[in-house]
Amino acid sequence: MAVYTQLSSADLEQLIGHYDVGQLVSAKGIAEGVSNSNWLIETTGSGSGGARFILTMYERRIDLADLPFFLDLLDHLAAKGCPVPRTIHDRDGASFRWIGPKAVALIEFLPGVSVDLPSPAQAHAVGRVLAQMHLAAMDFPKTRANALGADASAKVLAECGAQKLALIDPALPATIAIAARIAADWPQGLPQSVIHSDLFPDNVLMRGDEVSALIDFYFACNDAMAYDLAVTHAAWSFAAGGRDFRGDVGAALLAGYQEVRLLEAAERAAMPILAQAAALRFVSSRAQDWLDTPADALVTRKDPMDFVRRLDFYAAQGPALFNA
Ligand SMILES: Nc1ncnc2c1ncn2[C@@H]1O[C@H](COP(=O)(O)OP(=O)(O)O)[C@@H](O)[C@H]1O
Ligand SMILES: N[C@@H](CCOP(=O)(O)O)C(=O)O
Repeated sequence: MAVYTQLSSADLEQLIGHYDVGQLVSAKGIAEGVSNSNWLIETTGSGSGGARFILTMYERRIDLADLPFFLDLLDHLAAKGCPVPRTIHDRDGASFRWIGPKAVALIEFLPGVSVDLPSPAQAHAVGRVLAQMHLAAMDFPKTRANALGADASAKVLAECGAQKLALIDPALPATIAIAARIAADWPQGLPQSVIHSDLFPDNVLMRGDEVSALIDFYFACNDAMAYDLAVTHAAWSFAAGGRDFRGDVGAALLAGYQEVRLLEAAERAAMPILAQAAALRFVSSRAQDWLDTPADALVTRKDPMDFVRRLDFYAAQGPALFNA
């Protein structure tokens, strides 16, 4: 389910008419994704270069006041040579428009496919691009606080409550105390930039071993760069629902990152706790979504236990795991 709103051809033609991209040729709903509605738009093309675009309608989870942060960030990173799609601006220079009460943005289409089971070479390439992105974002002038940091994960799990969490899985209530401890022990003073915060394989488009695009920056915020690396490590280095740790993939990711930006000693020392916090971030959002989503909804619920297994794995490791 990735098209929540139906747009008529008249709606689409009227919208595309505001951009210098030629005439609308076709619009196809995109099946992937869960948060927003997305269409692949083809036009006859013009001065903007290219005739394929992604049209995104922002449906849920996003505070629309944050849209200028997300969309300007794409333009900032693209201008600095990072593989991220540019925002197409309308003839008035606006990066997003409204269709009734809903905001929409036209975004550059970049080729590539998401990989299900990344190879070490692909993880290495992602590590390099993540570091490149962190460096390129350091002078991005807008800021956005992390609404899903360690404090928020602890709060979400506490609010779900042990009783309801146990309905999902008997192992989940124990994460309430772990999340509170990790929030209390959060390492201060780590170097910051704008971070992606959700760089799962489905948010990276690849051509072979090369990254062609990082997409879905709608959780981007200012936070510790090493935390973003920890999120990416947790998302890329496991298979089978978090049961199998793929050490070669994790090591390649860390090595690729550090070819571009070497971790400081404090960041390396913090990696075990950051990795546990990263796992808890997805335990908490998945548990909350699980409890909020009716069992018969047309959306596939993501299993929080996939990240409890990662949490347990990271808790049992020392810092050596992160010495690439
Ligand atoms: N700039 C882009 N270029 C090419 N394909 C894209 C682009 N942006 C999104 N897509 C496609 O749309 C899908 C859903 O986009 P995404 O932003 O991940 O949606 P959601 O926020 O709903 O998860 C992606 O999996 C990808 O196939
Ligand atoms: N990566 C998260 C889900 C985020 O959803 P998205 O639709 O914004 O990509 C997870 O796996 O829990």
